[in-house]
Amino acid sequence: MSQSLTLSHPTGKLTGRIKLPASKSEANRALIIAALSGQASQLHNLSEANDTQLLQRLLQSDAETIDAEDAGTVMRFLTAFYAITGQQKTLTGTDRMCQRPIRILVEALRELGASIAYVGEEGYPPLKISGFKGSGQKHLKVRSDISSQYISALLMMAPLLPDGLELELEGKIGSRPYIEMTRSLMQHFGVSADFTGNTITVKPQKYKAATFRVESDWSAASYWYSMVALAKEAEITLLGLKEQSFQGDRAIADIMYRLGVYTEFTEEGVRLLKKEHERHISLDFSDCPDLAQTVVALCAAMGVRVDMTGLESLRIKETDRIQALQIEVLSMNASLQEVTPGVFRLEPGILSKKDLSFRTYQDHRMAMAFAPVALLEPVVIQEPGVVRKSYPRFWEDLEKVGFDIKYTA
Ligand SMILES: O=C(O)C1=C[C@@H](OP(=O)(O)O)[C@@H](O)[C@H](O)C1
Ligand SMILES: C=C(OP(=O)(O)O)C(=O)O
Repeated sequence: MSQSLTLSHPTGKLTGRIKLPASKSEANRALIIAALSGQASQLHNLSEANDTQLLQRLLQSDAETIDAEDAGTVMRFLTAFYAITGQQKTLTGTDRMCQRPIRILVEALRELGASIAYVGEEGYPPLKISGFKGSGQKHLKVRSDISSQYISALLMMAPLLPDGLELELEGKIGSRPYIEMTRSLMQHFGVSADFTGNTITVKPQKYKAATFRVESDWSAASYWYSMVALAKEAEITLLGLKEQSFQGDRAIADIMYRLGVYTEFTEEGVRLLKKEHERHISLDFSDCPDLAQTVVALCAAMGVRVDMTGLESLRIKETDRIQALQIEVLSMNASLQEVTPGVFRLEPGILSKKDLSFRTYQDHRMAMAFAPVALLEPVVIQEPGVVRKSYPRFWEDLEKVGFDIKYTA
């Protein structure tokens, strides 16, 4: 893939039907649960996202050293999976993955009886996993304000523990819909998990084989909402999205209602139409952190002021997303500042007319969040290949609705 691409849209008018990639979050849970069930389940519409293709390959691999690349779910879910299935593995990832914390999960697994050592820096991958001797402990306290992926990883293995598991969540529960997604997927494969107050209880149970069809990805849909908001005229159908979804990022429909996009649910997915938008909004991203970049880039381009909370986890994702956003909105004459602790304000400016070039920081969402700006002015997107993590066909799909793309080596 080339070093950069120049993106423009000659008419600013969008019509089309888009088959979105499937949700990597749903797919990766289904893959882990199916593997833990030890039975043959039928999983349909598995995502073409690299994060899912990678997990599929790694679950088949006999290698001792396993590379989770830049996939957070793969790293966290496999850590618990290898522990409970008693496999000897060294689990590593990209340089960035080795800066993403994992201590909370490792300590919880150790309390349950897993032998896990840090190969490098304490608290971070790579990890050496070397066996599991049940400790008999069933009540664990786990911090829930850093990443929900630790909790999802523990929940999926919990029914295999001889005494089950009571997880007491401490602190704010970030990314809560992802925990609910895990429970829903477990339920689909015959295992119940009770979530009352801040405690999740899973009794010893057996997963049952099931057929599961992965829904389209609502996080991927968010970039199409942005395009509709910025287009002069638009009518876009996104296939395979459902009103009743396991994904918390379906919240994009409500957010974008305020930012100029009307969602009509149809039998085949959603139809997006333009409407008027608000000039100043406040949003809490605690439940949907992956939508923050979409909204920030859109509001900077559209001239909407937005006050935001719930951005804490953005600092430890594929890049420090707050810092990356702060730098990149500057070229649109916007600013992103922490106005009081935990509260960020995006103050839009007048969009400059030339030389819009966005860096992507090895983060798929930086590329996809800023691409829609090309409906207003031509933009350069650097390292566009990053989209492969969740939406490998993103650029091809843009060409289908009339974007011009010029690749530069
Ligand atoms: O469980 C999941 O599938 C995910 C949980 C979220 O991470 P955190 O729980 O770390 O916020 C989200 O940002 C990530 O893209 C996918
Ligand atoms: C944060 C993300 O993924 P992960 O944490 O699974 O690497 C993401 O896809 O935006």
